[in-house]
Amino acid sequence: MEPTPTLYDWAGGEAAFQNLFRRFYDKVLQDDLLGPVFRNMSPDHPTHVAHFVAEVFGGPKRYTQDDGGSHAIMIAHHIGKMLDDTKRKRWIQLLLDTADDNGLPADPEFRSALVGYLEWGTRIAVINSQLTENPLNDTDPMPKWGWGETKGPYRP
Ligand code: HEM
Repeated sequence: MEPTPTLYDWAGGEAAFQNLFRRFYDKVLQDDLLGPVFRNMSPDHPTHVAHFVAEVFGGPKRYTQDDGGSHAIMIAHHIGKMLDDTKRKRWIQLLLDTADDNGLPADPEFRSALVGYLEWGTRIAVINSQLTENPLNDTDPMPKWGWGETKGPYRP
């Protein structure tokens, strides 16, 4: 049997992640609800998020090695941003629309893994956005996401 590819490879590798997040943040900036939230983001923002998610999905370690990032640094960007569920849902909706626009694999397994990650990651972002201090240390590992289900409930 052929080895199971990583989500990163199945999605189409580096170009797929870059194109996804570039187009996604174009939509975000045009969006009535999310546009104001991302008004001051840096021009590198889409590249950094693409590197982060690609690394989580089993791709090269560009976020931690090329961008000088860590899970704690990514979390730090959300602290105090006071995000809410309405914004979170819009963020997911725009990302899934962009996945369709860009022709990302549409098989149920890939989309299930993608939606699972987005539900998880965006909920963590909203939780952390209510905090004033970062709960993570620089030594905390990056998350890893694969084809399977989560391994248990959220216990901070
Ligand atoms: C899986 C979910 C998410 C991931 C992987 C993610 C990832 C990231 C990363 C890597 C950064 C730092 C970008 C940089 O270095 O420039 C960032 C910043 C940020 N994220 Fe997220 N994020 C997620 C969900 C969300 C959601 C749901 C929202 C809002 C609805 C959000 C709002 C922001 C904001 C406001 C910033 C800071 C922008 C600025 O610098 O002005 N994030 N995110």
